[in-house]
Amino acid sequence: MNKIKVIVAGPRGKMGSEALRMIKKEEEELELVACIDHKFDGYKVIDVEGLPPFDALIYNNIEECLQAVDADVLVDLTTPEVGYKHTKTALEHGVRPVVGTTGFSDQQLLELTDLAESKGIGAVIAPNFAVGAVLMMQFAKMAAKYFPDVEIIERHHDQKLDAPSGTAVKTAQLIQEVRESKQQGHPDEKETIKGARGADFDGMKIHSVRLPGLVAHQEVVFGSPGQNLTIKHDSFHRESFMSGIKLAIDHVMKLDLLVYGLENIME
Ligand SMILES: NC(=O)C1=CN([C@@H]2O[C@H](COP(=O)(O)OP(=O)(O)OC[C@H]3O[C@@H](n4cnc5c(N)ncnc54)[C@H](OP(=O)(O)O)[C@@H]3O)[C@@H](O)[C@H]2O)C=CC1
Ligand SMILES: O=C(O)C1=N[C@H](C(=O)O)C[C@H](O)C1
Repeated sequence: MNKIKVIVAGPRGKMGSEALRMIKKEEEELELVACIDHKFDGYKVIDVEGLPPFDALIYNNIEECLQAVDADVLVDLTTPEVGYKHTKTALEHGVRPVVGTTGFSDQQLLELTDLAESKGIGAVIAPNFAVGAVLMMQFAKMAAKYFPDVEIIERHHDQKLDAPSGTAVKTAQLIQEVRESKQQGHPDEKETIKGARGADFDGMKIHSVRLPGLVAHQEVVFGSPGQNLTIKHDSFHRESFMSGIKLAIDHVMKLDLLVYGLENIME
């Protein structure tokens, strides 16, 4: 069986380094052919402290990397701006993106969807690769049919760049599919401190907590007279995202369009 040739962008990051460890474990099926970083140009991965022993080279320039290396898949785990550029460039070069990076705008997602379709190249973008988080989102969508009053509380480590989290936005979008648009809370409520009621998504409130010690956690709280329902998911370790990334790498090889959300490829 031919191995799937993978590039990882963001190899020194919390997620990127975990992805390298996953690829090491899956070496019978996956081959790391290069990494893209904005430091350590020309180094071998093995020569960067803390990274697993791969001989693959690190490139600072994605164009140069894609020209030099024969790759099937680009796994991007960087920052919103960089991740968007990488995904677009990979599609333009016929390399299939698997993107965990969050914070893309709706417009950017649309552009990437169109680009993948016009090139006939598979891509997977998933705001959360943890199977438990995907189930939490699906359960929240089911519950919203019966409990239209809902608030989302997401909690993350304090190094996170985007707020609300990609998972919280995706949860709100899924709920929006089944919930009549409505404004929640008292119609005359006023914030005496700006932001006290959280971000507003179609009347749903999203609250973003950032604290040291956290990894990735979300509660979806539904309220109705006399009862509350809380659906909660916790990622305590970034290993929780790796089986989803592996599934996406395998699956993207069979796709010829962009899929948004792991739920669309889970069996
Ligand atoms: N979909 C999912 O399941 C998950 C998604 N995420 C998302 O993944 C992304 C990464 O998260 P996380 O690993 O925690 O973040 P980190 O900050 O730990 O990692 C990001 C890495 O990207 C590097 N980087 C910055 N600019 C570039 C560039 N131009 N080229 C290549 N690499 C670059 C950073 O380097 P430096 O530090 O030197 O700037 C850093 O090593 C975020 O968007 C996060 O929201 C996170 C967890 C799960
Ligand atoms: O930055 C993180 O850590 C995470 N980001 C993703 C998001 O924005 O939803 C997924 C997970 O919550 C961890």
